[in-house]
Amino acid sequence: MNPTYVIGIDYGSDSVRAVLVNAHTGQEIAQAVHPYARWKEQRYCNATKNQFRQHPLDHIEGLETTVRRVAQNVPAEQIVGLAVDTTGSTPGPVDEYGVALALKPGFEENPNAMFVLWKDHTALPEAAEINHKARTWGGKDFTQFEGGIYSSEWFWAKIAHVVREDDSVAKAAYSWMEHCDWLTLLLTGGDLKTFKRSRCAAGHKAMWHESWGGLPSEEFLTLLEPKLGGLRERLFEETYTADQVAGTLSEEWAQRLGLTTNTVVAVGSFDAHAGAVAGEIEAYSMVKVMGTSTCDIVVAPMDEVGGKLVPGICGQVDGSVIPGMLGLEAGQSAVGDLLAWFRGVIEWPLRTLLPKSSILTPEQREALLAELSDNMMAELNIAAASVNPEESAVLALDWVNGRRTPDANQALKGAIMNLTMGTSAPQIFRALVESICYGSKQIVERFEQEGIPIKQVIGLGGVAKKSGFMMQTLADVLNRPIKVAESDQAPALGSAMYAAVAAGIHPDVVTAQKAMGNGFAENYTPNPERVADYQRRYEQYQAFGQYVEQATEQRAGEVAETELVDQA
Ligand SMILES: Nc1ncnc2c1ncn2[C@@H]1O[C@H](COP(=O)(O)OP(=O)(O)O)[C@@H](O)[C@H]1O
Ligand SMILES: O=C(CO)[C@H](O)[C@H](O)COP(=O)(O)O
Repeated sequence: MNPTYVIGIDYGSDSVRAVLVNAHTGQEIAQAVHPYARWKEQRYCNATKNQFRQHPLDHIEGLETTVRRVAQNVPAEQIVGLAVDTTGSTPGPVDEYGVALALKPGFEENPNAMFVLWKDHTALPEAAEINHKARTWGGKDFTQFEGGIYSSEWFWAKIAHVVREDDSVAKAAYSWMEHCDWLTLLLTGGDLKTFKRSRCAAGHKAMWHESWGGLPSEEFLTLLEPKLGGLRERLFEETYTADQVAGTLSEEWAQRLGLTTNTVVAVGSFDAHAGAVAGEIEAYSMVKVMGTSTCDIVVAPMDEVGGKLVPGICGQVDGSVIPGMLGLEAGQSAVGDLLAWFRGVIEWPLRTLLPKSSILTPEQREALLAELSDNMMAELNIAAASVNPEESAVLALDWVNGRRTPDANQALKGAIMNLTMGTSAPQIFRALVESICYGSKQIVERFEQEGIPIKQVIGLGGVAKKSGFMMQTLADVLNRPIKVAESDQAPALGSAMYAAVAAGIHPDVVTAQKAMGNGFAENYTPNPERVADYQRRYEQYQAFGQYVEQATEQRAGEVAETELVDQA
């Protein structure tokens, strides 16, 4: 019998990667990565305003390049399935055929017609309104399965923001789609009205829940924003788990990718959830998908959780990770991004002064800059690991992109304290790494306080693979062992597992995990000598966090009062 293969396609924040794997064993045959060209230049973004938009052409170019490259390794007819996962909530406006508005004449350069990346926080006021109205409007609190606090990172807040800001987009947008749904529809070429939308995306980010018949009611949505009127019925009622068949490759895309129209395309999902599947998640494991951000994914049997609601997380959704189990999501908005921010700060003199240097040729300057930048993070890890903790009291808060969980507050900002004349870059880097670990401890504690025990912790993603220092610190801070998954491309492998089930190779996701799992590469065990010290510093982190949060709220109150006085 000829071997069969599946392709997992993982759209991360900065790049897309595809892996071709043996559908029976999970053995990786090929992988390809494509960084988004426009995104790399940060076109359509404004970090100061927290605006991060991605052009669909970046995604289309990446799809063709990566899938073509991996597919050429085996005969096309042996590739039986593929699946896409993306970041989320990353919604974008589409026309009645599901064409992204930014691909249409007149909208090509309009950021509001593009995908609003998960880390775009321009919708802070809309999220605050959703929270206020959900609690006071007199009807159902539609945020209850989303941790009770709706975030500016999510679907409805972003749509409300864009339609308020941009009338042309509001009028031209027939509907809106999560990125994973849009790509799946693009590949299958189906009808937008009957297209199978992702349960994972809808449940965690769009307040979709079976108990109230799907999306929040029309009444609630129009109360939030009259311009949302009528959109609900142009969206969807049903949702589907990622092991289901969304369709087969369309004629056009089979040709563009070098595949056949027999290739099954599974329903889309989010990167973290697919990653957790590849990380061999099982009941009460926490899989930490550590990339630019971190998503903490937990699954639990539905009947054991019953009606329990975990407050302050990013939702609990039937089947968002493994069909038949409850998927719970939490996370931190900046992890790799926090470290990358610091690298950017200390690279500033290099980036500013090197181009002015007359000693080197332009080519030499470019090469030097690239070399220094490439090595910077690894060197900072090494230097930070050898900082004597007794000599450094530097303490940081990891909120440079707001706090995702516990208790979303994306308006919060990062902070650093206890700087002295002796503070060095590695000491600050170490404090940032520690802050990420303390933030993670708060999340683990929230789950356990709410009756969801965390029986093991598994790490995966770029940071888990590249920073042994981070993972050891995390094990020490959490005082728990941490296993790191073998796969370098775990979300893509997870999507490949979903694809293998959709294509009928495995009967369900758990069987696919067992057959296709790549196992674990590293095991970090807590250092008993560090545990007590980190516990003490964790308490300082919590106190620092409370102080900054109170100060932020007080300041926001003062600004609101001044505005009222000015208006009067
Ligand atoms: N040596 C390192 N130590 C810690 N973080 C790193 C290191 N090298 C890269 N990173 C971080 O890893 C992140 C990318 O991880 P990856 O999983 O590839 O990303 P994505 O979230 O896009 O899937 C970046 O934010 C980068 O800052
Ligand atoms: O919240 C998410 C999933 O629910 C995002 O997809 C995620 O935080 C972005 O991930 P990455 O760190 O891989 O860029």
